[in-house]
Amino acid sequence: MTRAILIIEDELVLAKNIKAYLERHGYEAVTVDSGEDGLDRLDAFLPDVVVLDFHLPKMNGLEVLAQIRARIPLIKIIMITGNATVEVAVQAMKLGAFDYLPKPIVLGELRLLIDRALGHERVEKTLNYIQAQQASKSELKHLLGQSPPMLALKEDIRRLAEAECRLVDNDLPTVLITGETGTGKELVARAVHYAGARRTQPFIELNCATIPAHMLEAELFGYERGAFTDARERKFGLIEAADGGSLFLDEIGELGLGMQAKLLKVLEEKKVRRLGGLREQRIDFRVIAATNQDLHSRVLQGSFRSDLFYRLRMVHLQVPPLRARSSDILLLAQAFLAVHAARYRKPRLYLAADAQQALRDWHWPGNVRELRNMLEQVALMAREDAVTAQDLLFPLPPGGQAPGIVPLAAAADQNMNLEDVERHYLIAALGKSKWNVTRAAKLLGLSRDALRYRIEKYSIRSGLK
Ligand SMILES: Nc1ncnc2c1ncn2[C@@H]1O[C@H](COP(=O)(O)OP(=O)(O)OP(=O)(O)O)[C@@H](O)[C@H]1O
Repeated sequence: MTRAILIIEDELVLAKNIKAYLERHGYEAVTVDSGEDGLDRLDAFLPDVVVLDFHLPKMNGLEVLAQIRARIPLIKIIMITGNATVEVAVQAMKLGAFDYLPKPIVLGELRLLIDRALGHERVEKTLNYIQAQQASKSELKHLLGQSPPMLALKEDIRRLAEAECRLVDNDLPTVLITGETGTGKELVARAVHYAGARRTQPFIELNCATIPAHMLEAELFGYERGAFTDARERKFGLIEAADGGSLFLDEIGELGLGMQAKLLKVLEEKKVRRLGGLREQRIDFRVIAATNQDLHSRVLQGSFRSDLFYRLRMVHLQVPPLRARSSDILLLAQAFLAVHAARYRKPRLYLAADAQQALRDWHWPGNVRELRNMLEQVALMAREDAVTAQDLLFPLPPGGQAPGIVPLAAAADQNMNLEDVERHYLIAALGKSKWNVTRAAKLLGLSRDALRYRIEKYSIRSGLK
């Protein structure tokens, strides 16, 4: 990401040297030799930092400083004070200069000051700390699961990371992660980033569903001061923030067609221009996107661009629903229980056999998130060390039916077949009746025998000793 520096200096050789030095170090620099010209260039060039000489023809440096600050209050200005007195330096600071540097200029020092003005030093230290914390929390090992589909998914992530590290250019493939809500797509996205070649670079996250459509563009691309009514100060966009790293676009299916076109363009050109800005910046970033929607159907319906879909889906990772990896349910439940038992200082909590069975029997429409939340609730409420089936509070659906019973329309949405629905209703009714067969049968409008027959048929054993 190139930062723009405006140099207002009437000693032409010095100005030229500063410009050449800064350009060598990756800045974009423009020189002017008077305060008036500097003020003229301000709006079009929109510098991040101004290097301003105190001794200028006509308008002196302090006047220029005051006028620049009046127009862009938060801009960082470094004064070159020459043989000016201490009073001048003090006045410059009072007028809001970021710092000052006496002549003769040591270019390395000037660069250090510019970096400091841009907040690089401080931000870098903070980022390194946050980055290290994030990286350790996002390792592949935190993606729990030993079921065949989870092992296959983890193997895919490992292979992708290896391939990225061997890549001869810097153009990492985009990754599309699909799966139902709560299956762990975000965790997978983090694992992809932190296992890969850019693990020391930023992982920037945007949930496309939580930002109103009209603000999404500003959030992604950033804006210059005055770009629209509320744009009082310049704001960097998230794409800029992801420079060198990954941009994770969660719920990408929520993007409208207009934003889809803009995203495709930026993915192809890898250049962004802030709203209201003139300068295009080359940004090196990779996109990881996630959705719980069927984007292919959306393409067929015409509500998702096919070119963007194929661009995003260079690597496709599918996270299976929890019911398709039932051998992971207990492993996850026990891990979540251990975490929350420690948090609530109830270290001896464990899952009794009937609770284990009930957890295995449930179809987990909310996937891992639902399981995690349930185990937290259990740890919070538990009075005994043994957590039994009765302690598991399956959710109350809208409409107030028996706990855990999904309305039929919702069951159809979840692609449950008739047997799944029947099994699901049986388990929910047994849960509500605290596994009392007579009451459960009554709830379901069945005879006890009919219920017993079905319990056998679906091998629902727990809680019915
Ligand atoms: N395999 C897993 N191992 C450990 N924790 C998991 C696993 N999968 C999901 N989780 C946890 O479950 C919760 C939900 O996961 P996550 O937010 O990644 O799901 P998601 O698919 O992105 O959901 P949504 O579609 O609603 O955004 C998180 O707390 C996450 O840490």
